[in-house]
Amino acid sequence: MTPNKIKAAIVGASGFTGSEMARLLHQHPDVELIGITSESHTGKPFSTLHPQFLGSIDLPLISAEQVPDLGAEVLFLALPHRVSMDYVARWHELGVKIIDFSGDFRLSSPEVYAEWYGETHRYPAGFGQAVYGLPELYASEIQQADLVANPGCYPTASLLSLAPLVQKDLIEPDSIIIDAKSGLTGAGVKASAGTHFSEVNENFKAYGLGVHRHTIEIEEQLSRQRGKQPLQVQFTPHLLPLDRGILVTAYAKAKAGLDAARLQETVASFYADKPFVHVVPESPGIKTVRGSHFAAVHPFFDQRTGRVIMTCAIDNLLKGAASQALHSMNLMFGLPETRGLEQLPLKP
Ligand SMILES: NC(=O)C1=CN([C@@H]2O[C@H](COP(=O)(O)OP(=O)(O)OC[C@H]3O[C@@H](n4cnc5c(N)ncnc54)[C@H](OP(=O)(O)O)[C@@H]3O)[C@@H](O)[C@H]2O)C=CC1
Ligand SMILES: CC(=O)N[C@@H](CCC(=O)OP(=O)(O)O)C(=O)O
Repeated sequence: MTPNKIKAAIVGASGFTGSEMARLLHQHPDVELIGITSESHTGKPFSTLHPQFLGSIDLPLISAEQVPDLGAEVLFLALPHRVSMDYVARWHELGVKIIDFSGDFRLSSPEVYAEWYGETHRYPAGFGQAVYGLPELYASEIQQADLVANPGCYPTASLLSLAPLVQKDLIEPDSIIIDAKSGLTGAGVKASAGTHFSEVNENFKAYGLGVHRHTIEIEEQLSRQRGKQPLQVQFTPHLLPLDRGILVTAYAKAKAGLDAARLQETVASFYADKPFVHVVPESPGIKTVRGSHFAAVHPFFDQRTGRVIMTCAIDNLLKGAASQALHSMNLMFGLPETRGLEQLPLKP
């Protein structure tokens, strides 16, 4: 082991976000990647599973059971929801920091979790410990956290679009409609009938109408921006026949007095010191952010209808997952926010 480097391990690295996390940690100057797990491929070198890492990340995949023996200081859990909570329950007393990619600790309480995830939570104490890992809103809390709940990919793009407007009271909160589209990697590495390329390629459609679990995640976080006053949003996701990328188009009725100049000024000043959000002059495409660590946000005021239209594009595997997790890790270990994330274009 290399002295003075942060010892990191990834749990669930055969999947999409886990492998992106390995790439980012491998490039981070202050991190040593000391363990990578997979239950289905235990014993194989990581690079056998992901050949793009041949010669760079050849660590053998180990079982999650071996994680407590590694001596890691930070664990990235890239596991499905309902699975993550059991590992957090077992490992929270190891004195290790945990960044959980799943939805298991993003909501406010076990009761809300049971309502939206249809399952009784098996580690309810975690709700009191977890900090919601959106650094643009909660950097100082993340700095103090031992357990970070990394946001969902759709909520990341939705919240970055709407949080400044809700916080500054510029829109009617109950008028928010979020139309979101995601590439297929958002659905995880295992294809299903609904996420198979042939199905998605020919049958673009909405899903999860009125019941998608990200609805409550977005509602709770927007409600925090207005002093915990509740609000309801209409959130509808769609699956795109692309491998990666998310585009959110969010609509809301403007409050009296808002105009295009004030909208632009509010959003630009909100993100002025946030290195991973670019406020862009035109509606961003998914290609704008492919392979990048940042969210591209574009505010638009439709004077005719009196509505705000916010568009936001992110790479779901990076700003929607792995880059965001690394940003939080930097905060938790007192490093500069952009440490290890400078290789790709940052804000000019
Ligand atoms: N994909 C995305 O764009 C985003 C995903 N997320 C969230 O991040 C998490 C990971 O997502 P993603 O990478 O797409 O998922 P994948 O389905 O691609 O990968 C899941 C990983 O979990 C491992 N795993 C599954 N079950 C178990 C188990 N019981 N014990 C130990 N390991 C297990 C699998 O490894 P193996 O089978 O080899 O053991 C695999 O490596 C999820 O919670 C997801 O919701 C969040 C934001 C964006
Ligand atoms: C395209 C696609 O299927 N997306 C997933 C959500 C993406 C994600 O990973 O969300 P969590 O981290 O909250 O699980 C879905 O709609 O269920």
